[in-house]
Amino acid sequence: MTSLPVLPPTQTAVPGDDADARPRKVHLLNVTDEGLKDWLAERGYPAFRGKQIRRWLFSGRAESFETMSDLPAKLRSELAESFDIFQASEAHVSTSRDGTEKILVRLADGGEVECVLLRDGDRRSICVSSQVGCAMGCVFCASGLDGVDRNLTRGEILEQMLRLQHRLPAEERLSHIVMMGMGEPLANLPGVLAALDVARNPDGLGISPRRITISTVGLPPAIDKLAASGVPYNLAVSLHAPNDELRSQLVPVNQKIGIEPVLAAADRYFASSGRRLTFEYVLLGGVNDSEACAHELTRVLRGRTVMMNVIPYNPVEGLPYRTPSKESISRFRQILEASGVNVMFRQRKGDEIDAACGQLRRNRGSIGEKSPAT
Ligand SMILES: C[S@@+](CC[C@H](N)C(=O)[O-])C[C@H]1O[C@@H](n2cnc3c(N)ncnc32)[C@H](O)[C@@H]1O
Ligand code: SF4
Repeated sequence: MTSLPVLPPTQTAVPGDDADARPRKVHLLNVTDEGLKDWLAERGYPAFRGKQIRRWLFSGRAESFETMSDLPAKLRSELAESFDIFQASEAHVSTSRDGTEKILVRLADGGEVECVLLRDGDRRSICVSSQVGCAMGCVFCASGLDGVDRNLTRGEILEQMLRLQHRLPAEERLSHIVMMGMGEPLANLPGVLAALDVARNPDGLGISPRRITISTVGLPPAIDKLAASGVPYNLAVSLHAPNDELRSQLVPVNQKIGIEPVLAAADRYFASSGRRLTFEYVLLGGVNDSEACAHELTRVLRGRTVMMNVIPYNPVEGLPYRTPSKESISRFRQILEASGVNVMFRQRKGDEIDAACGQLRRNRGSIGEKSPAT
């Protein structure tokens, strides 16, 4: 087959992996529009066939080339010989009483990631992973407990989005995307931006960047690169502490960066994108939920136009952290609100389905089988 511009490299070899078991076809969701156009041209097909194929993938929710009924039969069989639409499988699906659905996706090389569909009024939001594992090692988070294996490709990120879209009835559309699943999106900026380009394209999922949020632990050079992309995505910075001493304990990568450079990069992002910033603060009982922390946080936020998203901790089996009491959550909230900070206390959705990010993989996936924490 001719070489195709594939973004970025597809499957990586896994030691001990059976090479014959890995897919030999190209993941179509990794192929750029140009790549598909060239492939079609080499076989004598006009460029508009590429548009038709894209429409089938993103609006038509096609899972096989066979169903692409307005394509010539010969093209359908040539496509099926060269490409896979999906290369992963669904290792586990959980549905909670509030309609939240969480999928444990097993990738072609055996790696596992999680993605979630949340129903809230008219909103159909999805939370998507960017890496297998995470290198940042936040002490309370299940996703980073075993480090990072690799970045996801553009196609693997898009496949999560499409798998979640396919769970909606035909008359419903995805409305919001949050890059808040497993992994640090800004450590995989090329893969994430390539996938989001397709997600916001009217010929893709057609979701406005104003409805797309990238959540980051706070990597200043990558925040600047994101700003330089010129697309006004919402940025959410995971703060979790009002000072370096505590943040460095909870978010080890802070030891090398420090809060001030993170805040300065967030301010630059706000200045260049015009998008309101969100700071996330996971409230850990007895750790960062004191009145002193709340007062110090109000001083850090003074003069900044931000939304403070406070998330009561979702306990992770094997980790020594707990959800704060109702009293301490409401005290924390009162202090922030009294100082004029915009605060949102995120409702926990899908609590009974391993809701903490990375938990489904530990409890139901292959990593759980080798993990002492489960
Ligand atoms: C899983 S991270 C992924 C995005 C990015 N790596 C980050 O840290 O912002 C998304 C958010 O979930 C939060 N989080 C992780 N584990 C959690 C838990 N057990 N309970 C509540 N929030 C959690 C993180 O602190 C972060 O704000
Ligand atoms: S909170 Fe985010 S950055 Fe920290 S370990 Fe989890 S996924 Fe990684």
